[in-house]
Amino acid sequence: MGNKNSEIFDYVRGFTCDFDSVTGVSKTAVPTSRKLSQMKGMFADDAAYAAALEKEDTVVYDFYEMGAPESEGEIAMGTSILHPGKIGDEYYFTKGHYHSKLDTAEAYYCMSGEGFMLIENPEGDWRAIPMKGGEAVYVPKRYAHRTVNTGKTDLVTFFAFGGEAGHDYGTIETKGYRKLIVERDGKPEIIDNPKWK
Ligand SMILES: O=P(O)(O)OC[C@H]1O[C@H](O)[C@H](O)[C@@H](O)[C@@H]1O
Ligand SMILES: [Fe+2]
Repeated sequence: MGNKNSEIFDYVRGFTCDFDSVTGVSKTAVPTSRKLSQMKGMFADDAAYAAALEKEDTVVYDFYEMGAPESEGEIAMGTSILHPGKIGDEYYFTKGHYHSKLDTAEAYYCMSGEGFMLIENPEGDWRAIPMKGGEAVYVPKRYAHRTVNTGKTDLVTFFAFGGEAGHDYGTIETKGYRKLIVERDGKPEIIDNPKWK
């Protein structure tokens, strides 16, 4: 998908790619980093966000976008590595997205760490599915999905979804998620998002 990985990997005749089974890091594939500055307005506490960004534009997560052709019959796969941290009392998360083709599911295998897969559909149904190393998560079609790292180490997942799915970030960027996961008395708690539109 327009990055170097689409040239490295042979989607016509097959390939292998290394991913460390604990850290998710690949020696072959080229990672993409998402920094704090790329997540403006997504965290609930704008003041805490501004203060954190002023201190350092830290990397919130890295993932391997493997360059699969975006068409039916293909499979997009890779790992994502969500670092531990918080903005105010809200745990770090991935931006989250719907699939442009809404009727497409996604499979995740959690390799290490702990957290939640936060999902919601356009009708307002939502769930926070707990994730930890060794567990697979099924994200059903029609659900936006975001991982949230509530642990002290990286939350590492391997994912696979249909090549035709596509990413719709706009809906989450403008509306936000209905729920947030924050730390209360040292433990994760799911609360309503005060900014949800
Ligand atoms: O796309 P984001 O919400 O920023 O998350 C980053 C990446 O991690 C996930 O594991 C997904 O399967 C990828 O499709 C996604 O691009
Ligand atoms: Fe997805």
